[in-house]
Amino acid sequence: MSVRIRGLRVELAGRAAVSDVDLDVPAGEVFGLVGPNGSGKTTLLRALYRAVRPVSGSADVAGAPVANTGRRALARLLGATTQEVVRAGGLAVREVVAQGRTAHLGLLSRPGPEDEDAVRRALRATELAGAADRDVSRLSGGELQRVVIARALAQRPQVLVLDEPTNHLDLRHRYAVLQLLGELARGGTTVLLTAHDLDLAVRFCDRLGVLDGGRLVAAGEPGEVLDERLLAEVFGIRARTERAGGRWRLEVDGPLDAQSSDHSCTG
Ligand SMILES: Nc1ncnc2c1ncn2[C@@H]1O[C@H](COP(=O)(O)OP(=O)(O)OP(=O)(O)O)[C@@H](O)[C@H]1O
Repeated sequence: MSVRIRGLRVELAGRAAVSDVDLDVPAGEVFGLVGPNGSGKTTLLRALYRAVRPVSGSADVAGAPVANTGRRALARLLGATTQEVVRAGGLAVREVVAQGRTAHLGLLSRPGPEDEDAVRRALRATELAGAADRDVSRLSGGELQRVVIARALAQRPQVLVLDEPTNHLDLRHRYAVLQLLGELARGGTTVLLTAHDLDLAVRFCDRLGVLDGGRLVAAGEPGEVLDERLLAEVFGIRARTERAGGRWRLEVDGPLDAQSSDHSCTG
């Protein structure tokens, strides 16, 4: 298994943000974590790249136990994009993307042809080649989001972890990024992402996991997992998935009204 999580529990400020999560994601899959605000999606991803320490349970990435793997070694296996905005003043797009190669360089060694090729391809894949010399502090939210994705691509990790990778992107770039992630997965990369846009998640993810109150309450093929009952109970919407043209899509009627739903703000 490329990502293997067992009994994971993470507490933040004394409260469980993630509880008893078991999850397996094989190589070559796009796996989407979905769930309402505050359900633990970001926290689960953060545990994978050691930004939070679980109180119990374990996570392995590409066969390496996260808890016992140094940051640098982990960065050679796992690339992550986060919701935290990187606007390091004065850095050019190309320099930020090149940071993705840091874990592959020896302590005193300079970037070689392979590093330059990885950066060039990442810039091209995210349609940033023409913006390579721009100052990142002057980019729009969507352009910056593509820079962060490009940096993770340049890392060429076995596992890509992306927190809301498309939330700032216009429709064309949303589809372009999700298509790109699908192609990377077909090439053997494991892609684990979070998404609020359920329609895009059911279209582009091979499997989905639903978090609710920190627990993984369902996992499997989009059409199997997101049935009408779960969509109502967890997301508070009247909706269903349909299969059309070989892909799942989501048909939403609207929100359940307050009386007929237990759904409440947990964020
Ligand atoms: N730094 C923090 N300190 C204390 N509690 C936190 C902190 N960050 C998150 N939490 C809490 O942990 C729980 C899970 O939060 P998390 O950000 O993982 O959810 P999420 O599913 O990613 O939410 P969203 O969809 O809103 O991004 C929430 O109850 C949240 O309020």
